Amino acid sequence: MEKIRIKTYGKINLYLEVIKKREDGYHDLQMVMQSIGLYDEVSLQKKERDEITLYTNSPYIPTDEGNIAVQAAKLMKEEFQIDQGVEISITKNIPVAAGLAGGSANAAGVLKGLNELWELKLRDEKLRELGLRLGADVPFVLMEGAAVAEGIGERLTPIEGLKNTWLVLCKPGISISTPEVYKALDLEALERRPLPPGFLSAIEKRDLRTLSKTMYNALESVTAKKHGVIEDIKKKMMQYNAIGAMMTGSGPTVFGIFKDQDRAKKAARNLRKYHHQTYVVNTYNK
Ligand SMILES: C[C@@](CO)(OP(=O)(O)O)[C@H](O)COP(=O)(O)OP(=O)(O)OC[C@H]1O[C@@H](n2ccc(N)nc2=O)[C@H](O)[C@@H]1O
Ligand SMILES: Nc1ncnc2c1ncn2[C@@H]1O[C@H](COP(=O)(O)OP(=O)(O)O)[C@@H](O)[C@H]1O
Repeated sequence: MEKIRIKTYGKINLYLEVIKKREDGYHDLQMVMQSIGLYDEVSLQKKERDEITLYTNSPYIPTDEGNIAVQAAKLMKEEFQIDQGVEISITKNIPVAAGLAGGSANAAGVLKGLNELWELKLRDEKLRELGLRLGADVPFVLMEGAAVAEGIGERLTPIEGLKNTWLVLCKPGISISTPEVYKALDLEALERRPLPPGFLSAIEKRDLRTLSKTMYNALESVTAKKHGVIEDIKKKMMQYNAIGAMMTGSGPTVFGIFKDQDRAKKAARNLRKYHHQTYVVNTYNK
């Protein structure tokens, strides 16, 4: 095979609790992650010259080694002593630095794609281990679907996902740095919110009301406190008939959960007047 095309799906966090800060500076977490139907397209093509090149339609991501997709290809080349080159091309649809794991998903796509292109026959477990070296969210986006994630995000327990649910994603035009958010987190001041007992069954049963009432993201205590626009978007989502709304990951994207596609579309039309990066998407399950 000479060329491979892969869809790389973003995620939202339906629940995110920070358990503790570790010696290495990372944080132990407990999260419930859900893939969403918003994806980038990654294509990989064998190259005569032994080099990694990257093209993208997005002006917002690097094309050199700063790009996590290039880092993923470099890791595969080094780990398995491959002396071939690859051309990576990324059509970006997932907003950048949004809390939707777009970069991590691209890296996951490169790991999966090169496993095929170079016929390495690596097992999922090995790919996840390589993925973790690139970023804490990479193991989940490699897996796709829905999972409880623990450790720094690498200990994954697949769960029954949230089926066929319409979401509105709204990203305000502010930039958030994930490391800065974790650094600014005041663990002492954080109210502890253990995973509610009925949370996973609410997801499984698609009980959107219970889910909306009990979802939680500890990182809102940093990002939403600093940027009033997050609460403002959450409020607007509710005014426009969302069942619930919350920030995903370190932000700044807010997702709203809607009863059906029509309501979601209507809310998105209204939100777009204020924030052009507004999308209607469905949950994605394998
Ligand atoms: C907050 C979350 C929630 O899913 O998502 P995003 O907002 O990035 O989408 C993740 O924890 C982000 O994961 P990811 O973006 O892959 O993190 P990495 O690149 O590995 O780490 C970036 C930085 O975040 C901090 N970090 C990350 C993960 C973690 N469990 N504890 C941390 O303290 C570290 O300071 C690290 O240097
Ligand atoms: N392929 C990529 N796609 C998106 N962002 C990338 C990529 N490679 C590197 N980055 C950088 O990684 C940072 C985080 O991007 P992203 O994964 O989109 O956000 P998040 O971690 O909030 O979900 C951005 O500052 C961006 O410049």
